[in-house]
Amino acid sequence: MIFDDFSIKTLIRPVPDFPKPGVVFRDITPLFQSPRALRLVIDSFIQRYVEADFSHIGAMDARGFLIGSIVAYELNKPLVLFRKQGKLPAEVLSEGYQTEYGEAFLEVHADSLCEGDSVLMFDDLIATGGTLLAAAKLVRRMGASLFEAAAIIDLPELGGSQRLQDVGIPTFSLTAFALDER
Ligand SMILES: O=P(O)(O)OC[C@H]1O[C@H](OP(=O)(O)OP(=O)(O)O)[C@H](O)[C@@H]1O
Ligand SMILES: Nc1ncnc2[nH]cnc12
Repeated sequence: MIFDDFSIKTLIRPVPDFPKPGVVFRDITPLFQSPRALRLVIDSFIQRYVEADFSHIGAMDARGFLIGSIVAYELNKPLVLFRKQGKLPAEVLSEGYQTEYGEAFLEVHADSLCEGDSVLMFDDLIATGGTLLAAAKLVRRMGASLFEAAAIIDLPELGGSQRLQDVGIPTFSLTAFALDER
């Protein structure tokens, strides 16, 4: 199946000044309300990773869960959840991070990965890269490695995908927006 960048983009709604003035929020809810578009997104990721050599999928709280869990199911891979602070019940590792519009802590269960594991990470969007970089630090603290960081959307002007590549993590996105793109 050929990924149709134009029609996917029309299903990502720009919401100016959310959650704070100056931010154009890229809302993926219309995309998820289109079964055809969701299938196109998931099939594009499946096509890219079906033959790839990684052991685990990592998914970012909360919108990364929407993609990571479906891909993990389809590719029959174990799924590791990276959650916002205070949500995971057992022993956790924690990393602080900043995003385009806030700061937070990301946590993962301390026993979820081992040395030798290789993680394909999913989120809906890469902005500053803060979230995925925090997840990458957690992965590396458990002795595992990063296979790639994948997202539906990249905002390259915010530098996140470059920051990830600078620390040795390949990135992949299905589409990209300029900050002022409508
Ligand atoms: O590259 P970054 O600057 O880290 O920004 C990207 C992150 O920001 C958003 O999550 P948000 O923190 O808004 O949480 P949500 O998924 O729970 O809405 C988005 O879903 C990514 O996880
Ligand atoms: N502009 C944006 N739209 C949606 N999610 C985001 N996460 C960080 N920046 C974002």
